[in-house]
Amino acid sequence: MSEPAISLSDLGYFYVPDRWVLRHCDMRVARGSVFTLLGPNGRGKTTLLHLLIGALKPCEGGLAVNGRIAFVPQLFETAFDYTVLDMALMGRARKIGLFSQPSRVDEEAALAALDRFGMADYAGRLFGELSGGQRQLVIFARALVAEADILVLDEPTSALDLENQSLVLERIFALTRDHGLTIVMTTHHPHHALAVADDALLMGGQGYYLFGRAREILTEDNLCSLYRAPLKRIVFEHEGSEIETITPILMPARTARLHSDETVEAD
Ligand SMILES: Nc1ncnc2c1ncn2[C@@H]1O[C@H](COP(=O)(O)OP(=O)(O)OP(=O)(O)O)[C@@H](O)[C@H]1O
Repeated sequence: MSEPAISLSDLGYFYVPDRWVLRHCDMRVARGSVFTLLGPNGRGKTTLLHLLIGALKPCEGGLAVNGRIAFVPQLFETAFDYTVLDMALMGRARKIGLFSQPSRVDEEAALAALDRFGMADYAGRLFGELSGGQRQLVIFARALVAEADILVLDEPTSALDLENQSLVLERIFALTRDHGLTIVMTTHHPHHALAVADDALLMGGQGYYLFGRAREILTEDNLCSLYRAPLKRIVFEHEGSEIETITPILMPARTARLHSDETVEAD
């Protein structure tokens, strides 16, 4: 088996001594694969991403990263009035050098990356004037321009509408298929993980981790006990293909009341 892009062995981390956020965590991310981290709030997903990108150092255990990482955070703010093209060009900083101007090749690479995320028409606009979702797409383009081997994405679809969620998932899949990139992403949407991930890590807290092939571990039983909420894995027909997905069953009090009202009227 070839060397993995990332491997963790018995990794542990705390912010406050002895209050472990991660402990005895083992996993491997294969090169050219999509890997997702799932779990309820506060289980250490973002902490693990920060360890992968080197912003935090493990308190115990081993962490090996083989390749250059680009990180796409959840929300991106900048204090300066950069244009969308400037933001994408920042991905070339390593190639351009501190005191040089971007070349035509750099600009073409930045525009091509913006185009891949449907943002080329916004190249001359100010980044700060875009919506949260549009900014997310530009930051994706910037990571692509950086020519990293591994993209680490913190909830890449959280600010996006349904069409752009689909666009970004499609791009994520294409980046591995066409460019051999390795993708590590967190998500609160098990159906996004099932749609694109090869492997997954379920993080339940208090040392509970389940690592494996996404299709094998994203089961109704595992997800219901992870989120303490009902979910259903379903297969449906779409344009002649069978699609498998996962849907949460949300039953807030209002929905329950509507049901009981209907029952009363029927009587
Ligand atoms: N800088 C910090 N100092 C102290 N504790 C922190 C710090 N950052 C995070 N934590 C704690 O570490 C735990 C894990 O946080 P983390 O943000 O990694 O979780 P998460 O799984 O990404 O959550 P979410 O799904 O809500 O984004 C939480 O209990 C959080 O309060």
